[in-house]
Amino acid sequence: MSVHREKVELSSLPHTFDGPVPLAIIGGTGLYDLPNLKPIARLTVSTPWGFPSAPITISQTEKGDHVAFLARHGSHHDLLPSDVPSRANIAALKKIGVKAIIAFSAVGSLQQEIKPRDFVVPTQIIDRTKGIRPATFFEKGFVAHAMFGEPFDLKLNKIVTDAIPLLGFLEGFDTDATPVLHSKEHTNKGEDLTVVCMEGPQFSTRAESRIYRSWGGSVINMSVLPEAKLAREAEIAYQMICMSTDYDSWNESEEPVTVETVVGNLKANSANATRVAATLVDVISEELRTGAAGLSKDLEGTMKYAVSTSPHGVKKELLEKMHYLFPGYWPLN
Ligand SMILES: CSC[C@H]1O[C@H](OP(=O)(O)O)[C@H](O)[C@@H]1O
Ligand SMILES: Nc1ncnc2[nH]cnc12
Repeated sequence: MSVHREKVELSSLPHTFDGPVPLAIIGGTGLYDLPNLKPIARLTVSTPWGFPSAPITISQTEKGDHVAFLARHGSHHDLLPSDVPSRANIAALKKIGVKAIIAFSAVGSLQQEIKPRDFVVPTQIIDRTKGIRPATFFEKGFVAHAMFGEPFDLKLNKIVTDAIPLLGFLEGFDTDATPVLHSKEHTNKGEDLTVVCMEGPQFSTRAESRIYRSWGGSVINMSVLPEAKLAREAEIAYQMICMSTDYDSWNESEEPVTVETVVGNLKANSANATRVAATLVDVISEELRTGAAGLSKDLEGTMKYAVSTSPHGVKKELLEKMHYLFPGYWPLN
């Protein structure tokens, strides 16, 4: 793990960076930077889908790997979940060469055994957004359909769930003081862990929260969609890491969720979140450098064959827009 103690003035960093940046961390509520890493550039990336939530910080690890960091709700958390420019975020990360994304999220727990401050690595998603978020890079005139039966990347999921327990503080035993790591493989007997994504910004009613439990929901947030869908379209391996901050509103023995509870638990556990992020940066950077696990290789080229529209019938401007993400996939007319 790289330890970077000097405070660097981000605005003084170079605005360009030429090397490859294969890994990105998207920070959610409570995670607005990677304090253990040395920032070396801060990029403002313009995409055909607008500007990302914030400038992208490029940092360098002790081993010389590069990692991008993007604050989902903006550096000062000024974007509502429905207003996060997910297409610009994912497109910008793709443009700088990102092959794998680890996305952090503060979530409500829908299950008694997932207590506040526990970590959850989900394997499934239920979409309860309201169709108001642009959720695809494709559009009228250029139709494509990505696979989404496994919404997270299975190789990345395994790397993450194998690496976090090595930290030694998420040990899988349950006391009030010890956060637990919940994963399909290690603690959930091979059963999926499901994140429900709601529109918000208001939290759920008790009746809604109970319905999500009856559907098998494990945790709930307002952020995993369309981020995960767009990462899949962009052929980037994506895994979310959830940090439980509250019991949502189903649990009548607890106070219904408030932002105060969420932020309180996040602050209390920010050291753990930072350690998890730092460890994953080291482990995943190594995987990407050596190619040992073939991360993102399964996704490469998948969208080339997912298109229904004949490229010959597509308008030049539209093809050029698509070439931002997929250079060379389809001939420019
Ligand atoms: C501040 S509580 C609700 C807020 O927290 C989560 O954000 P993120 O996933 O970015 O950590 C949730 O999705 C909501 O946007
Ligand atoms: N209970 C909850 N519902 C939706 N998003 C959340 N983020 C944190 N807690 C949440």
